[in-house]
Amino acid sequence: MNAIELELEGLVVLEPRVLADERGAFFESYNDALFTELTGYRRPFVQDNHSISHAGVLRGLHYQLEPGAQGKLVRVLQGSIFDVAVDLRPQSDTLGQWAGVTLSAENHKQLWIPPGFAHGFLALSDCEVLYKADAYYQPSLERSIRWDDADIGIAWPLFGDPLLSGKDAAALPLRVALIPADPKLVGELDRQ
Ligand SMILES: Cc1cn([C@H]2C[C@H](O)[C@@H](COP(=O)(O)OP(=O)(O)O[C@H]3O[C@H](C)C(=O)[C@H](O)[C@H]3O)O2)c(=O)[nH]c1=O
Repeated sequence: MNAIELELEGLVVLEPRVLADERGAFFESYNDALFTELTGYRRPFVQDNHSISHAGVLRGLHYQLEPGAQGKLVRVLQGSIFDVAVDLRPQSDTLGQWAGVTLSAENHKQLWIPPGFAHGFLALSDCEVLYKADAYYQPSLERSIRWDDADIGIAWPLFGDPLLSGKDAAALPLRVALIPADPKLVGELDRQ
């Protein structure tokens, strides 16, 4: 398995070793010891999620507040997505910055997103997305930020208006979402 660290500290793209033969192929989609070696992260995953989207659906940007912040290991079983993580860690030098990667059934790539990031993806085709979480879903702790927030400025590879849930259509701008955590963080955005 190959690991590529992205520009935001902690984000890692994992590329499993695919073993092809005349029958098809095989790869270890998750190996705990290897995951810990490649990401430096060690916390058991407690939930697997399976998300099915039509082409053009955009889910996010979502995160859970502490003590329910989730680390997520994302991969695609069918189709492809543009997967995005936004740094919301208060002490981070890259607060409010984003990184994105195309994950697909063809490229087998996975994205490790540590706790402290918001997560979202655009379905580039009809797709099925699997992701592990290291903390349980806790709706009372879940928060959303606008997918098109001007401070974040994600370059989504849109191909029409995205199909959003009502929750995502009504999501808050980052500046508003950060205030409860620490009003000073809003000023940090201007210093980025
Ligand atoms: C996330 C989640 C949802 N649900 C229920 C709640 C709703 O009845 C239904 C759909 O939930 P929601 O519209 O919040 O699903 P997404 O918009 O895909 O939300 C996810 O989108 C981004 C990409 C994420 O990384 C998060 O895992 C999560 O926020 O599944 C559960 O029962 N368990 C769960 O863990």
